[in-house]
Amino acid sequence: METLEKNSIRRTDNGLFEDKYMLDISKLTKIYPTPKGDYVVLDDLDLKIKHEEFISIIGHSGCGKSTLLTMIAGLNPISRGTIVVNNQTVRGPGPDRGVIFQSPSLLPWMTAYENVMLGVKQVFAHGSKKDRDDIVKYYLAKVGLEDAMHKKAKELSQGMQQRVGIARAFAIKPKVLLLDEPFGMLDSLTRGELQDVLIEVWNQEKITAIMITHDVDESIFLADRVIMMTSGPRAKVGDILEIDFERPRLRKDVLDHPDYYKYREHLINFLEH
Ligand SMILES: Nc1ncnc2c1ncn2[C@@H]1O[C@H](COP(=O)(O)OP(=O)(O)OP(=O)(O)O)[C@@H](O)[C@H]1O
Repeated sequence: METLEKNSIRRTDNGLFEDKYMLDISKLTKIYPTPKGDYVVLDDLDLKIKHEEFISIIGHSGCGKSTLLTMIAGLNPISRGTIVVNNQTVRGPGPDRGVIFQSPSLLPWMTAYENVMLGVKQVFAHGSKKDRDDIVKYYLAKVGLEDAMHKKAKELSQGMQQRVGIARAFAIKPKVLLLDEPFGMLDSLTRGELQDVLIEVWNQEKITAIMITHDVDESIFLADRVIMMTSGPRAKVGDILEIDFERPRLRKDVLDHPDYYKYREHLINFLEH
């Protein structure tokens, strides 16, 4: 064991050793062919993400944040480089990665329960009906939809629909949760409520989460590290800010913390230059 690089391993609950990194992105490049020629969005981007880390990604509009996230999700082909999730090279989508987009795209004629069950049935096809029912109800209750789970998705507010989206993503028990501006379309009050819901469920599940946001305060409140991407073309990781607040975090404590404005200034400075 001494021959292994310091910090590259960790001891798991069952005593085994495994790679410390849940996600290892190496020399990742994305080229979109366009009528005017190749457009290099990301160029040799390197990023390592630890088990159970919550990562926020910020950067100017169009720098390639969604491109990066969809490549991790396996929904967007990689031009060059590699993405390794939990020691497996990404070659397409899989149940080890759950995605929450800005709009949860639920099936409108189905209930909240049925929408979550769709994913659970696929992933736990061999489990018992009772187990699947328990999982769906557990996560819908966690996001505060215990009383609304049998309402049709089209009858739910945007905030409630996104709660279903969060329940659906956690219910398939992914290793990595990918969130692309999940609260971007919500009013600020609902946004705050859903940040609390997300962080509460995440605190219990402790899965690795990577979330794109345009909101500096959201990125600080939620993340262990904020990844700042340079502006494109040829975007890379420009800077990384460690957010050293204890967990679980309460919004009030975070806002009152003497380091809060230091972090905020760092991020705003990056975005302004
Ligand atoms: N399929 C595509 N073909 C060509 N260009 C694309 C394609 N998808 C995205 N782009 C371009 O790649 C760049 C990065 O897009 P992307 O959506 O990843 O950025 P983003 O940082 O997520 O933006 P935003 O913050 O506005 O959501 C943009 O210039 C975009 O126009």
